Amino acid sequence: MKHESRYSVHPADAKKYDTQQLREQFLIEKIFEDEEICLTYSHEDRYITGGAKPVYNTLELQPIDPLKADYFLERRELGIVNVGGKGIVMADGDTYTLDFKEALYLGRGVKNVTFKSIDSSAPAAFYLNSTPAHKTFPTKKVTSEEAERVELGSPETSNHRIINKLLVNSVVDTCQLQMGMTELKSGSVWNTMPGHVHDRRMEVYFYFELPEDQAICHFMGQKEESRHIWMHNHQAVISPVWSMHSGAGTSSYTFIWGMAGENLDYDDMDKIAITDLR
Ligand SMILES: O=C(O)C(=O)C[C@H](O)C(=O)CO
Ligand SMILES: [Zn+2]
Repeated sequence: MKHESRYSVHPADAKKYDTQQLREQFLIEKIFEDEEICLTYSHEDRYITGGAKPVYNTLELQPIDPLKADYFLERRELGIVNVGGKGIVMADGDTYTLDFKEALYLGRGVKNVTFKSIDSSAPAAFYLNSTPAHKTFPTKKVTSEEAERVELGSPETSNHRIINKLLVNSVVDTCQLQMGMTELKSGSVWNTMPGHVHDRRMEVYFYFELPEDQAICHFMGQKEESRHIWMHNHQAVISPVWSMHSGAGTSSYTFIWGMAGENLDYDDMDKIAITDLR
């Protein structure tokens, strides 16, 4: 297992960052590596973002050193979304088969978690988000059909998209983790526009289904001090509570959002008028 840590950043510091500093603090360039579990521990709400990509081997989720725990989920909950070929997650002896875009919630206290692919020529790619948890909630698999779906935007404003709420409180009980997947309609390129912030929750975006020769310009920062980070397929970006989080792609794409913090109210957002952006 590989891991790295990121500290929290004050917006007054972030506004002075150059491109390289912005990328070092907020961008997670490598989520997936063959036969590895790669994790990034952010001190923004102690959110862990990462990926497990088993090809031939079975990978075991182990407690990384910053947790000082006997096992990974001793004080945490975990959300998993498979963005690769069909794969299997084993949780304390129970088997969960996850197809492309299917999600699994594992609650606090699950001791043994392993990941494997069913077909090494189309390996699974398990995207992982984890947050501290005060209570145990049952494990639950969530398919796209079980997600709460919301249609937003329009072709005229290039932001026509479907929000699939996967691990949210209307679908599964969690302590603080919320995850979902937003799919852009063909021809639309803007996500989360008009934008928003939520002072009560931080958020991480993970982009996928983006052609390898295309890119996303992800916008962050306070609304009067916006900055951009160019991103590629299978990369993630950390959004502190003070930061807008919105992107425009050079093609359509899909992304997974994950959040944690003070509440589980998806709609608790302070909306930003497009004309107020600077
Ligand atoms: O396209 C969108 O709009 C989103 O997907 C918004 C995210 O769900 C979000 O930022 C939730 O806070
Ligand atoms: Zn948000």
